[in-house]
Amino acid sequence: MRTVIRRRVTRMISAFLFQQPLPISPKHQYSLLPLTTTQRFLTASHGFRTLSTKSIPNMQDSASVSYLSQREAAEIDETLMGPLGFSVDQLMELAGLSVATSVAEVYKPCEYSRVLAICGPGNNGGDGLVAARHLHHFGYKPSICYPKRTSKSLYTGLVTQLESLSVPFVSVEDLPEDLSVDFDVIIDAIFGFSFHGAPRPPFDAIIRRLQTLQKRPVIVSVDIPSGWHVEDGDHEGGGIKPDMLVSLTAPKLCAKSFSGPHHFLGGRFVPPSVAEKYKLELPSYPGTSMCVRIGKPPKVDISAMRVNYVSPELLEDQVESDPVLQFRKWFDEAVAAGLRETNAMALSTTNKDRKPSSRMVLLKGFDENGFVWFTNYESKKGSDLSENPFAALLFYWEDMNRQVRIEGPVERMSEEESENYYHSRPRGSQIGAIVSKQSSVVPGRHVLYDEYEELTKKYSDGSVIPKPKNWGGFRLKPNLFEFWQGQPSRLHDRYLFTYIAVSWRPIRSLSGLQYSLQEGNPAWIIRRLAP
Ligand SMILES: NC(=O)C1=CN([C@@H]2O[C@H](COP(=O)(O)OP(=O)(O)OC[C@H]3O[C@@H](n4cnc5c(N)ncnc54)[C@H](OP(=O)(O)O)[C@@H]3O)[C@@H](O)[C@H]2O)[C@H](O)CC1
Ligand SMILES: Cc1cc2nc3c(=O)[nH]c(=O)nc-3n(C[C@H](O)[C@H](O)[C@H](O)COP(=O)(O)O)c2cc1C
Ligand SMILES: Cc1ncc(COP(=O)(O)O)c(C=O)c1O
Ligand SMILES: [K+]
Repeated sequence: MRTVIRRRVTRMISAFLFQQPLPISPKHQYSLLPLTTTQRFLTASHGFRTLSTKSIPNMQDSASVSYLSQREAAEIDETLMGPLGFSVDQLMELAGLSVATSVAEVYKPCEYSRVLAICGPGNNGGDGLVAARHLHHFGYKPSICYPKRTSKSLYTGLVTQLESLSVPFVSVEDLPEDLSVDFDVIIDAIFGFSFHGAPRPPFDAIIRRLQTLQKRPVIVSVDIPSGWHVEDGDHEGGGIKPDMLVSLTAPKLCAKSFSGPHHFLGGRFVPPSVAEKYKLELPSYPGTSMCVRIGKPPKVDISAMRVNYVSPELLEDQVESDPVLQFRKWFDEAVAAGLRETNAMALSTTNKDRKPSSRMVLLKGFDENGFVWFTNYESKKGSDLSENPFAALLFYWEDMNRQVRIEGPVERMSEEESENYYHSRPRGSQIGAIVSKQSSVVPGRHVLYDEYEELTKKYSDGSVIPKPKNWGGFRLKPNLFEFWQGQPSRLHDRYLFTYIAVSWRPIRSLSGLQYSLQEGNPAWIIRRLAP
């Protein structure tokens, strides 16, 4: 009986590890039925547990977003601009900014700089004018096609603002026949939620041209894909097929049939009273963002994902002869550029069986004596380093197209150094280090949390929180550095620094004086590597 149970448990473990459906015998089916493959969690003492995807922030399930009818959209507009005290100028500014930030999230100006905003006669057209102004300030090159202008001061003001930025206005007649030659992005701000009937000239012809566009330029529709029925969508078929839809306030019913890759929501101004009255279920906007992605995440062709690195060359005479100085230079530049967690680095270790493993840690200092980080000595990395005290560090400063590799032997820091650093940390992190038996299996978050609460109470009087014996620093003493600066066509600049006991000895040959490497005092040797 015990062998049978053990075999079954082994099969469950391997099914979990390889994410395959569990082999279930009909007799035991009942005990596993409520669980799906992705919900299976094996924990130390509780067996299988479920994980709710609801707990993952910013994963917006399109089913949980509300859709508005045409009447509701117009009513909300009136409420906002009536009893709720907004002006149309304000809402249009926020709507246009949402459109511009949504565009900037997906279509980067280095690849999609040439934008044509086609603006209709109503507020949707106004959103397009505002979006174009913001895109100009974000580094894009917008042009405007605005054939039916209104004389209201709001619109004439928007036009003046664009003219003052030298944003060109193009008439319908002057638009190139093939829009893809001159533009990377088309902003469809022709009709919004007040559209009715069939498009009238000159917009009918423009919409027809948008229907026949090939892959480029991409079309970004503001609130409603122009020409679509506000509620029934592209009900006759053959309407425009935008790549991005930016719904404002809440998606309109037509958005249900939007099948493009990028659906965003903008218009971060809905007060609770409106949300309650219309029972609006809306995703929360992340941080300070003016837009949030809704619907399914886009499908991507991973094999086509690539960046062509463009950076200033790094020539031999620009590299410091001391790699620690070179590292300091790049580190300081990365900090000055405002990169997030410049000190985050991948640490790779191997165990006694020479099996490697990597994880991120935070660099907490460096000088000619080495590079330091802190951790739990009984963690996986801690045990790897006791079995093999050599490691590799890796920094990747993406925004600067820079990578640095550092390798060498590793030693533990002194108790005193570890004590000093431990007590400099926030008290919560000190308690966290006591609670976490790092890399061991925990039955659930509550176990960590309960102990954390208990210790927080215990030390609430501000008394010293003792450092666990097994927590402290490691120091890697580099014997190798490599500095990598990304360049176009994969022809990167790479400099390898190796610390070796050599000296250059002059030798005479037929071609004159040359030098050869001989054994001598250790020094840093620098060589350029092929990319
Ligand atoms: N609360 C919000 O979410 C906000 C959204 N904003 C944006 O405003 C639009 C709605 O704006 P609105 O001015 O009400 O309407 P439209 O932009 O859709 O355009 C109305 C004009 O279009 C003409 N029209 C209508 N149908 C046709 C047609 N078949 N052919 C040609 N022209 C047409 C219409 O003329 P009519 O004579 O027919 O009345 C109007 O001139 C919303 O979608 C958002 O994009 C606000 O910016 C901020 C608040
Ligand atoms: C950006 C970042 C920084 C981290 N910094 C540290 C750190 O300084 N020390 C640490 O012990 N773990 C740090 N971690 C967690 C580790 O990546 C890892 O999960 C943990 O140390 C356990 O690794 P191990 O089981 O391989 O020992 C960090 C994680 C991230 C993503
Ligand atoms: C488990 C763990 N330990 C230590 C650290 C480093 O934290 P600190 O900067 O407080 O030393 C981190 C940072 O992410 C961490 O995740
Ligand atoms: K539109």
